[in-house]
Order: sequence, then C-alpha cells, then structure tokens
Amino acid sequence: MNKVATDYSFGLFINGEWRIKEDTVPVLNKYNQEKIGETSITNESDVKEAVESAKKAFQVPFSLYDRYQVLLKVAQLLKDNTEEFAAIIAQEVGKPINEARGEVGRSALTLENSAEEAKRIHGEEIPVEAAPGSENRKAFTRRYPVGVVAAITPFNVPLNLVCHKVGPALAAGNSVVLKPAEQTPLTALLLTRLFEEAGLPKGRLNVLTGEGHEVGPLLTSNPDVNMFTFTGSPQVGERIRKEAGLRDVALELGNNSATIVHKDADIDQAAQLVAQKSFNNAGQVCISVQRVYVHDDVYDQFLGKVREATSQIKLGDPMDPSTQMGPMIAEEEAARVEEWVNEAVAEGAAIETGGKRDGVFYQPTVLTNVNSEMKVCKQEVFGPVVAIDSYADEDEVISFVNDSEYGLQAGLFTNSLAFAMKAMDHIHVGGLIVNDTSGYRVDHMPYGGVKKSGTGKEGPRYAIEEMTEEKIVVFNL
Ligand SMILES: NC(=O)c1ccc[n+]([C@@H]2O[C@H](COP(=O)([O-])OP(=O)(O)OC[C@H]3O[C@@H](n4cnc5c(N)ncnc54)[C@H](O)[C@@H]3O)[C@@H](O)[C@H]2O)c1
Ligand SMILES: O=C[C@H](O)CS(=O)(=O)O
Repeated sequence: MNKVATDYSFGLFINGEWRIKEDTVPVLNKYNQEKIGETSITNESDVKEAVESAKKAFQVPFSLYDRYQVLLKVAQLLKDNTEEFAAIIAQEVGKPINEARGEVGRSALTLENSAEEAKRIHGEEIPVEAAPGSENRKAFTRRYPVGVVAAITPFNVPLNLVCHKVGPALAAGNSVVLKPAEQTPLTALLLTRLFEEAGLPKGRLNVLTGEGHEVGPLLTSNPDVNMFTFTGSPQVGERIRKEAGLRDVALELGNNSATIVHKDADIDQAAQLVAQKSFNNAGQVCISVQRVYVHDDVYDQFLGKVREATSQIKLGDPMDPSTQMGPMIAEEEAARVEEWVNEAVAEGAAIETGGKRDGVFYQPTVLTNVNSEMKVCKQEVFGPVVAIDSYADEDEVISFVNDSEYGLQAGLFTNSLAFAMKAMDHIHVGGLIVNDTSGYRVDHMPYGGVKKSGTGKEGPRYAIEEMTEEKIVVFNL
C-alpha cells in the first residue's frame, strides 16, 4: 500500500513515492523520550526495489544544469525552513537548538557548494605525445558518474552529513540509495520532501529506514550498488569495506582528536575554544576535542580557565535557547561514558569538573592525571569528556598526538610559524588546524582521515572525485 507521507510519520521513499509499511518504529525526542515521529522498517524486497529504481533512474539523462538547479533549490528551501529542520534535529538528536540552526545553515552551504561543483567537473589533457612513438597521439580524460551510490549516515549530524553524501552524488550524476541512522531518520526524510518539491527526477534519491545491521548487509550484497559512502563507526566501516569487495568505498570514521596548546599561544582563546569544542553536541562529534596537550609553562593557567568555562555550561532541554548542552543519544551511551571515566579514575585520573551522570545526561567533564592507555585517551569517547595532559617540548607533543590509531584532525594553538610547519609535516592526520581546535570544519574544505579514521575525502569537490570514474580517451591521429 503506497501513501504520501504526512507530518512526521514517514514511509520509505522508493522511485519517487512514499511507501508506508505495516512495520513501523517510533522516533523519540532524546530529552524526554516522547514520540515525535514514526518511520517504516525496510525489508529485503524494499532494498531490491530501491536499488532497481536507482539503477533505472541512472539511465535517464539528468543534465548538469538541471542537477545544479535542483541542488540550489533544495538549499534555498532548507534556508526557508530553517526553524522546522532545527526543531527536528534538536529533538531527534538532543542537540541544542542554536547548534541545530547552525547545522541547517551549514547544510544549505553544502548543497550550494555541491551545485557549484557540478559545473566544475572536468578531466585534463594528458600529453601522451611526450612518450617516444606516441608523437601523433593526443589524449584527455573525462569523469563519469559511478552509477548507484549507497549512502549510510550516522546519528550525530543527521542533516549536514546526509547533504555531504547526497549533494555530491547527485551533482556528479549518480543515483542514491540513502540509509540514515535509525536514531535520527526524520531529518533525512524531511530533506527528501524538499528534493521532491524541487523536482528531483524519480528514482534519483531513494531512502530506506531501519536498523543498520539489517538494511546494511542487504545493500552491500546487492551487486547493482556501485559505490558505498559511509560515515560512522570504524567497526561498521570495516565491515562495509569487506562486504563491498572490489567496489569503491569512502569511509569517514571516528577519532580521538588531539589539540596542542603551546606556551606562546593565546591562552584565553585556546581555553574558550577547547571548552566549547569538547562539548558541542555532548561531545558526539567525530572531531570533538578529546585529548589536550598543554605546554608545562602554561598548564596551570590553561587548566584553570577550561575548568571554569566548563563548569558554567548549562545543561537542559535542547529546545530551550539557553541550553548549551543536551542529553546524549541514549542512556546506554551516557552509562558507557560514565564507566570509562570511572575506570580512568580507578587508574589514577582526577576529575577537575563534571564526572556525574543523570539518566541520559553526562556532565561536561575535564580529566587530568591521565595516561595514553586509559580508554578516555586511547579510544574514541564520543561523549562530553576531555582529558588534559602536559608536555615539555615540540617533538614530545607531536609523538603524543601521533600515538593514536586514529588520524582525522588535530588542533594546534601557537604563534610560532616554525612549530606550526613542523606539526604540519609530522602530525599524521587528514587536517591540522592552527590556532583553533581539531573541531574546526567548513563544508567545502577537503575533510577525511588517515589510519582508523577512514579513507577518502568529503567536501563536495573531493566527494565528487570519489563518486566519479576517470576515463581517458587517446586519439591516434
Ligand atoms: N569522520 C566523520 O566525518 C564522522 C562524522 C560523524 C560521525 N562519525 C563517527 O560515527 C560514529 C558514531 O555514529 P553512529 O553511532 O551512528 O555510528 P554507527 O557506525 O553505529 O552507525 C552509522 C550508520 O551505519 C549503519 N549501520 C550499522 N550497522 C551496519 C551494517 N552492518 N552495515 C551497514 N550499515 C550499518 C547505522 O544504521 C547508521 O546508519 C563515531 O565513531 C563517529 O566518530 C564520523
Ligand atoms: O561528527 C563529525 C562531523 O563531520 C563534524 S561536522 O559536524 O561536520 O563539523
């Protein structure tokens, strides 16, 4: 039975039609656990049909200019509907409303930039005539869409991280099957309504909701999916890479992000930004500041300021504009963070502020006396906890930052250009942010990790490269 979606009771979106299923699941407000919407559960034949519809739509021409226009239109619609989107994000994630508004604004920019980059897809001239025997030849490359892209996204940034996949994939000329996170599917489904309104051709975007461990394997085992673009945990990312076989896979995974505060830094600025970027979205951000290394000379001064700023963070209902930090995504997650902090304390760590849980809330927490073997340093906390340690010299702190299985972004506060350049050369990450924290990102920059943080880059221009195949044509003239 096919019905049009109404309010926040959504069906699946397959071949341009909403399909409300008998099997549904409620979506909860993460602050008060009240039901705010409902989604359908995807089964095997839905996956098959969604992929088939994407494959068929891919055969129908969709001009570059039309792609540009649809993406720009959706960006504008997003801006026009900022308040509705922000309210849904705030409720389904538990993200403070002001942060949620920021996410909507960034998402519109991501789509605008995807539209712009659609016009810049190009190959290059290759001087094959430079090889002896090829004097009569000329060659150039062009980029072609891969076909059907399966996009799988996490709960923490449910709009912008969807835009980072759907925007470039459509701009490049692909069709998409999107599987948003089960905890936060409403935002992606609302966005789908905007794509409908903007006139996206049927089948170019299909949306399947449900548990990742059920829908994911149905997508990876479908041979008509040509590429997977995934943002989420390293465990799931590794699994998708194995199941995808020889098909392309882009992976944006976790991090235990480090930020260095050198002795010559602006300590007020560093403390204020660390206290903010450790606790945005309750620390559930892949580039959230987790490990901070402070030069011995400024350690006490910096710690005092971070402790003070952190202890003033106001927790509460994400819909209240004065709230600075909301709940975590689920009580089990808050309990896991509590366990990791308690374990660190048992191993010698000190709680400078925070350290307590109340249901789904975990207080913004600053730890000291930490060591690199503690889970709160070694693994990704993905919660509101920052561990602060000291260092004596530049080489030592570079080795501390690199002592990680991850490598997404790192921050460095310093006024020394020489140290900044040395850090750029020797810190093994996808991005180094000087005079800001690891948590800085704008949406058109190349963004992606090394080591266990993933492979491939996002930012529309770079994602389009991932989502297209380069072909060379050689003329024997
Ligand atoms: N590098 C980045 O850009 C970035 C951005 C945001 C989040 N993250 C990472 O995401 C993680 C937190 O997000 P999460 O808890 O939603 O991650 P997750 O890996 O649990 O889930 C992500 C998505 O994968 C799906 N999934 C689960 N099992 C699957 C399977 N077997 N096959 C296919 N898909 C499956 C989920 O349903 C969800 O849609 C953290 O590690 C965080 O660092 C990384
Ligand atoms: O969670 C990780 C996100 O990629 C960070 S951001 O929201 O894009 O800045």
